[in-house]
Amino acid sequence: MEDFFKRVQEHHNLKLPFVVYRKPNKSEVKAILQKSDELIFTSEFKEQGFVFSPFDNTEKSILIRLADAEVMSIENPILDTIKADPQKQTEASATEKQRHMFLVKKGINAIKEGLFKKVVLSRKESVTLENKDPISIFKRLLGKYASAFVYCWYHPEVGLWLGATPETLVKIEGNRFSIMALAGTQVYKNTLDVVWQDKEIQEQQYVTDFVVDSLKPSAESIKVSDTTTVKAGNLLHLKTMISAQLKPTANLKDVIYAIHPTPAVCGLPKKAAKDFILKEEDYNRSFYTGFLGELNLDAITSPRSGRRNIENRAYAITRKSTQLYVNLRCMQLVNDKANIYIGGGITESSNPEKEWEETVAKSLVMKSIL
Ligand SMILES: C=C(O[C@H]1C=CC=C(C(=O)O)[C@@H]1O)C(=O)O
Repeated sequence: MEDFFKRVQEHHNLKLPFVVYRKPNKSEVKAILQKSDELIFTSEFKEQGFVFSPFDNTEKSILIRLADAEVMSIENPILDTIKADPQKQTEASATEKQRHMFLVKKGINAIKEGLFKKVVLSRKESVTLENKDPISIFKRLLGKYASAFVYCWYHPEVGLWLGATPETLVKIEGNRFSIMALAGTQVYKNTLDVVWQDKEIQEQQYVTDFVVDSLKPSAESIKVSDTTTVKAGNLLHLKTMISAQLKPTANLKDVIYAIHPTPAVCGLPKKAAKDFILKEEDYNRSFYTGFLGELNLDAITSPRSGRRNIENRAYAITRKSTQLYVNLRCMQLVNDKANIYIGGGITESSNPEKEWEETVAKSLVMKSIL
């Protein structure tokens, strides 16, 4: 069993690209190990592999191509679990707080001036690592966040990223797909039965409405679920699922670029909010709030058991399956530091102090396993 992680470790020591990941609530951990150190991009999203995309949708998406890689998997590996030690969790400095609150105030003012309705503003926090071994950090993420998409991604020319994200960007199987609209945050206090303020309800509704509108050119039979409260680590969010069928004329690229970056990570209208983020956030988000996941992999589904035609039952159906996640609750390891990325949705009724506290609460998702 340890061989699995040893292989990944060796691959990393050889400075070869890889991704190792586990999907939400699954027991299988998968690794895709690229055989060369080539930096490969995708723009059409037609290949099979694992894609890693930045926030800025004008920048290139990186691909680990299935054809150039070895795939391994293991079920229920033994994991390191650690108890969070709040003493060890460094606090962000007063200057960082001031800087973030200033940015949030600027965002609120821009909304009041009518530049946009919502903007997601973020920051980066550096933590010095005691143990900088990415595989053991990855194992701790696996142990702690069963309902997240947990990953460790590496390319020698790009860097090493780890995360445990609660948010799916899009899942497509054949021509059916679903999209998650996740936004609004409060700290989990032992119950899912909570009251949401108008600010959070509105900020999440913006995301749902945007997704539905953006999908209209490429989708039909669009269905919207009820909005529910979901737990993600120490936090609660509001979630709505949108499902639909791809029009015969549409393709995956159209769907991805219609929705990414969604107002859950960018804002509304998309262009104005994105321009504001690129201009006013004083750092580069790079892959934070981008997306990542399996691209066009073969998924084998058994035919429906109710079918009359016996012959049909004998054959499983192979469909192309894509499962992309939004890169949230993530960090980049650089030398002996972890750069943790956190942000929150700002609307007209945001309170800068509360928005700061929200980023502090979100930073604990990563800090508590370091
Ligand atoms: C931008 C982040 O979260 C997004 C996802 C869920 C809730 C969010 C919020 O309440 O602001 C954000 O839209 C982040 O965690 O860095």
